[in-house]
Amino acid sequence: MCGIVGVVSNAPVNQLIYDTLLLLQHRGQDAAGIVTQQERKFFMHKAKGMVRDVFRTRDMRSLPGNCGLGQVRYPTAGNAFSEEEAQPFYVNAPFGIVLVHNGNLTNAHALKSELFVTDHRHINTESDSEVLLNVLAHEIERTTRGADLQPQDLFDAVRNVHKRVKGSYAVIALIAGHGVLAFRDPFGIRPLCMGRNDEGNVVVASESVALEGTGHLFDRNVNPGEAVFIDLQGKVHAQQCADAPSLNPCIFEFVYLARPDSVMDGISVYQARLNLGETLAKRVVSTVPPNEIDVVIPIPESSRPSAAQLAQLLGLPYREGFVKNRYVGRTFIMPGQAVRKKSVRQKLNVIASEFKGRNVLLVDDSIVRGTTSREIVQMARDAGARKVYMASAAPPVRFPNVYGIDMPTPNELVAHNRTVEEIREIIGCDALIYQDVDAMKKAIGSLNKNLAGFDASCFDGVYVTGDITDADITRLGASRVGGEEGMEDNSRLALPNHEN
Ligand SMILES: O=P(O)(O)OC[C@H]1O[C@H](OP(=O)(O)OP(=O)(O)O)[C@H](O)[C@@H]1O
Ligand SMILES: NC(=O)CC[C@H](N)C(=O)O
Ligand SMILES: [Mg+2]
Repeated sequence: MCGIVGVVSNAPVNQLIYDTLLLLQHRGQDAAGIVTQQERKFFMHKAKGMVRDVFRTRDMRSLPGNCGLGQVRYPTAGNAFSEEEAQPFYVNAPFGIVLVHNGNLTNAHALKSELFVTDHRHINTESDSEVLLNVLAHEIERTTRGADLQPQDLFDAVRNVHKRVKGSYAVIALIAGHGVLAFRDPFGIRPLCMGRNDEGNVVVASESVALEGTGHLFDRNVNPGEAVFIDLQGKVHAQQCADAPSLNPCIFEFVYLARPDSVMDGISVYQARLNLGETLAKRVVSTVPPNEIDVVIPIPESSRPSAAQLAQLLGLPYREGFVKNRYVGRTFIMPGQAVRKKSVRQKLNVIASEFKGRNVLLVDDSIVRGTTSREIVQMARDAGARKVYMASAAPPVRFPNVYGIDMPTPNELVAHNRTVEEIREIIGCDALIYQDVDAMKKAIGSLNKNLAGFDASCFDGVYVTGDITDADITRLGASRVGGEEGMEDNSRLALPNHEN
């Protein structure tokens, strides 16, 4: 997942987009970009790195205009090292379009050759988002009937995009001289919401925290399949553009990706994590009697609400045993296993007194590759813990994700083709307790009865778009594995990108 934002305003938007990207930084740490528009001209700055590293004062000054887009990238297609794959992407025809994308196309490969052979369009990177932009541009070209573009032309174009494009996509595009177009895939896999303020700003963003944190009021979610067009006067036009839309948000957003203070598709992420802690508590009781646990310790950051709720329900003390270095980013979304492993130790340090001579229950939100849990269990033992139990607020991650979370190959997942006992041995804990898949869906689904379901593919192997073949998974995985190998040497942690 990445974080995306689009703004139409009566005043310069560069600072507002920057501030919004900072609030979405947890969704992507690899690259950042902003584009603004003034008098039909685009101004763009994008580069690898975190928001604070990418934008210097001189870059901000060169982003004039009252509307624009921004993106923070967590690569799930192509190569994380490529500066050219940072977003936004630009095409000059028709009208001039720039686009930001959160999600992952599962038929980008086929579309790329179709675009070349049939539409005579050239794609210059390995990014699926560049493919998506070119499909959109081609469809806008075809649907624009009069001398100038009308909202209905855009809605017809999005309808055609839904027919050609597969996978997950929350998209915001800026069309030069016209306004901002936002749309969401017909399954609503990745999030997108809108808000406004009294001064006439209209903002579209991945998470509600991005609206609230910049002084805007949450208005509504963009519906699955729906397209919204905000013209340059700030007037909002909207239309459903999919034949059979249904809301199936990615459940991993609630487990880990989103900020707990966001509300997504009517569900408070914080409440979702509390609920997960509650159901996990029941599972713990059936494996380890609570009187054999001295203390519950969260693995910062994302597991905190679940761990606190679990401890309260079991009547156990909840203590901080690991301190997080706030200057190290999220390890799971870092590219490459070597850098992720090194970062766990850099990021978390123990408070030994909380472990010495105690039976501790460590709680994490999820165990994916097992990088964090393996290190953490050893650190707890080194600090003198007697028994180390480990509980995960999410079920085992057994299947690759093809919709925008970077776990594309089954073999990298510690739970793939392994029993819980085998995983326990690898992680090295005394007992391992996982959430149950149905309990997880119920715990979160009970917070919004209007959901059709979830994309929970990494837990249950069911791909909501219904069209994922084994060959797709192998192809998507293979393209990313190449990138992973190249990423092992990434020394970004040691050398922050300050040379801009
Ligand atoms: O099994 P693994 O492959 O290690 O992945 C799972 C871990 O990664 C995430 O933490 P991360 O450090 O990314 O972010 P957080 O501070 O938000 O918890 C997640 O919260 C788990 O702790
Ligand atoms: N995680 C995402 O949303 C990634 C968007 C896009 N697939 C990219 O790799 O840039
Ligand atoms: Mg974590």
